[in-house]
Amino acid sequence: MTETAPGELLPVAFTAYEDRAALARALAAHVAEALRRRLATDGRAALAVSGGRTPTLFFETLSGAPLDWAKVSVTLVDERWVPETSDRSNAALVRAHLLRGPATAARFVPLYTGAPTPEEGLTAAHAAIADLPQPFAAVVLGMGDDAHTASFFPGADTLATAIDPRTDAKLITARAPAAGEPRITFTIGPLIGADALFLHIEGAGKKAVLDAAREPGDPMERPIRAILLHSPRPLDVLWCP
Ligand SMILES: O=C1O[C@H](COP(=O)(O)O)[C@@H](O)[C@H](O)[C@H]1O
Repeated sequence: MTETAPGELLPVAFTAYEDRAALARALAAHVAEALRRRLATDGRAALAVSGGRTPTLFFETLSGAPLDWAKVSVTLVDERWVPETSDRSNAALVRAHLLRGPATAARFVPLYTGAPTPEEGLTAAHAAIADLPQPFAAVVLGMGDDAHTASFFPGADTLATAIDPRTDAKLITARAPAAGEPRITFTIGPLIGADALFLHIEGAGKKAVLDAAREPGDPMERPIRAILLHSPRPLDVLWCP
C-alpha cells in the first residue's frame, strides 16, 4: 500500500480518448488481450465487469472480439439486489449488451440469487462464484459521482471490511443511503488481484472526482481511493470527455 505525503497525488496510468467510441475500442482491445493471455496459459479465463450507465458501448464492442468465448466466464463486480426484470439490474445490462454475438458463448455468473435479501443470498452467491478461474484475467471498474466503485459506497454499513485487502470473503453485502437498493459486491482483494485492472470513466465531472480521490484523504469518504492505495500497480484509467 502506498501512503501519500500531504500534497502528493496517488499515481494512475491515465489515458484520455477523444470520444466514447474510441475509449470503448481501446478498452475492449485491452480486455480481450488480457483474456487471450490467460486462455493461452490456463485454458479458462474470467472477466468481472461493472454495471451502471457507462459500460454499454464498451460491452457491445467487446462482444464482437474474436476470442474463444466458450472458455470465458463473465461476472459482475457488484449487483443491485433486484431481479433481472428490473431496469436497475446490472445482470440484465450484461445480458443485453455484452452476451451477444460471439460473446453469447461465454458463461455468465450473476451475483443476484433470488433470495429476499443479499444477506440471505450471500452463501449461494459465494457458491456460484466458487469455480470462477482466479485471479480474474481482467476487472473493469466504474465509478459514481460520489467516488463509489463496485458497491463501495461512502457510508455503506460494510465499507471498512469491503475495502480492507485483508478481508477473506470474496463477496460482501452493502447497504448505503445513496445505493438505491441493497447490494452485493466483490471485496477489494479479488478486484485488485486481477491480471489487468481498469477504471472506465466518462465526463469532466468524474475526472474531477477521481482527481480529488488522488489527493490525501480518507478512502471511507472517497472509496475509489482504496483501489488507488492498494492496487499493486498504478490503476489503468480510461477516460473521455
Ligand atoms: O451503481 C453502480 O454504479 C457504478 C457507476 O455507475 P454509472 O452509472 O455512473 O456508470 C457502477 O460502476 C456499479 O457497477 C453500479 O452498480
